Amino acid sequence: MSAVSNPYGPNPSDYLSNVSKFQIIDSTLREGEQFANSFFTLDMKVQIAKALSDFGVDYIEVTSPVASEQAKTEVETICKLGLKSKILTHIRCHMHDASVAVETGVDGVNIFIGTSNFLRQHSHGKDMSYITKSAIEVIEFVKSKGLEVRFSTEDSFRSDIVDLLNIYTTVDKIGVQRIGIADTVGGANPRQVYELIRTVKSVVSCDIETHFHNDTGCAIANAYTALEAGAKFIDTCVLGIGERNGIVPLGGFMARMVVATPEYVKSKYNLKKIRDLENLVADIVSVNIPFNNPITGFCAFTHKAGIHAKAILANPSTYEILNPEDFGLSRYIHFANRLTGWNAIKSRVEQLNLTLTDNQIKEITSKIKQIGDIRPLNIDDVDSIIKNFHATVNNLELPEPEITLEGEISRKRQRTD
Ligand SMILES: CC(=O)SCCNC(=O)CCNC(=O)[C@H](O)C(C)(C)COP(=O)(O)OP(=O)(O)OC[C@H]1O[C@@H](n2cnc3c(N)ncnc32)[C@H](O)[C@@H]1OP(=O)(O)O
Ligand SMILES: O=C(O)CCC(=O)C(=O)O
Ligand SMILES: [Zn+2]
Repeated sequence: MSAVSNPYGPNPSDYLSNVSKFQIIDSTLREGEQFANSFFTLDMKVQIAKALSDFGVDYIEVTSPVASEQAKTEVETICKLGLKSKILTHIRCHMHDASVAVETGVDGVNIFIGTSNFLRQHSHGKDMSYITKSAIEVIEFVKSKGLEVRFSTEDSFRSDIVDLLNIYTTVDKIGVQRIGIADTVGGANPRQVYELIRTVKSVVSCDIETHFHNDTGCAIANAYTALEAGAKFIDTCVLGIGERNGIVPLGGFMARMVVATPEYVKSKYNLKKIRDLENLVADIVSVNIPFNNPITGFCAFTHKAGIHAKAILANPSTYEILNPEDFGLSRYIHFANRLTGWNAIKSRVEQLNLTLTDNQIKEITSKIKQIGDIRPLNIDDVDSIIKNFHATVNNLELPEPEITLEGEISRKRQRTD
């Protein structure tokens, strides 16, 4: 699909859009460690970090080294792996945290502090003038060590817009690489995201990173809209793990982005590694891949209804926006059910290397529907209906036990006439 004809591509009039030049900051090893089921050993962290780097994420964010002695060892170890992805650590806006972070070997530091009334009153208890003063001190310190620095306002969407613009313009002037906008409670909708990012974009010259929680199911949509509005960096986690129900899932976000900007995504990210990456993390945190997960959900590329199956057989783009081959996966046609149609059954007949007329295939399809009205069918059921029909019309020995309407398999293996 060319960029011009892609109805899902970036809007050419969005002149600030970064849809076709976004970067990923994967936080499975930071936000993901805050997921209720996560317990990462050093070895697990190393495996995940390597897999993320092989996949091609631009940055890997890791837990603060002040969280514990082991957390510090983990940051240091990951920094020494020599990965392609750059390593960031996530710290409070706090000189002690910064002084520990800069000694770990990281490429950069992601500083955060809450700016909403809720967090100012009940989390850290500091006012905006204290926040501004400590932000300047911590940023200057990290910069003096030659590291990348990002400054983020936790709970941005419940923060006062004037406070946000003041703090962002201040840190922009002292030279942060990125400012961060965080929907910490997952309450924002795409329109609010667009408006806030457009407003912020008009007052800063640094890049914008975003962090969207998924409490109300808008995380991927918000991330996409953020890029349209001019943000460039999206925080993700494998399978979307994180505090509560987590943040933007890496796989789902890739599905969104490969539709919008296929050339960029396919050339930059190793999409065929998504399934292994998700399985690795799912095993480590003891969860299943959701059945409706984009790309890797068990039925993400399975087509069932007869009308769909016919069209898919003619051209997969009819009912697929994602191509399973891009992810090293296969498509399936589910023909063993009463919603099937003769075109799907014809395709199965051909797969079985049998020859039947269209009318004969239509007769078989009716039989399948009759049985499918009574009970669930499986592939073996349909295959034996087809093979038995084929044997009967060709006067051959019956190859399969015969299936009856009642769902019993007849013991007759020989034709009786
Ligand atoms: C929305 C997010 O996900 S933010 C990232 C969350 N990540 C983490 O919490 C990392 C893991 N955390 C930890 O290991 C611990 O919380 C530590 C080591 C950071 C701090 O532990 P403790 O000193 O025992 O404090 P505790 O966790 O109870 O409370 C948080 C402290 O950080 C302060 N704080 C919270 N946010 C910030 C901030 N952004 N900048 C500066 N200080 C902050 C609070 O005021 C509080 O300090 P206080 O008890 O002196 O008032
Ligand atoms: O550092 C950030 O921007 C985000 C911190 C965080 O996890 C959140 O606000 O939910
Ligand atoms: Zn978060």
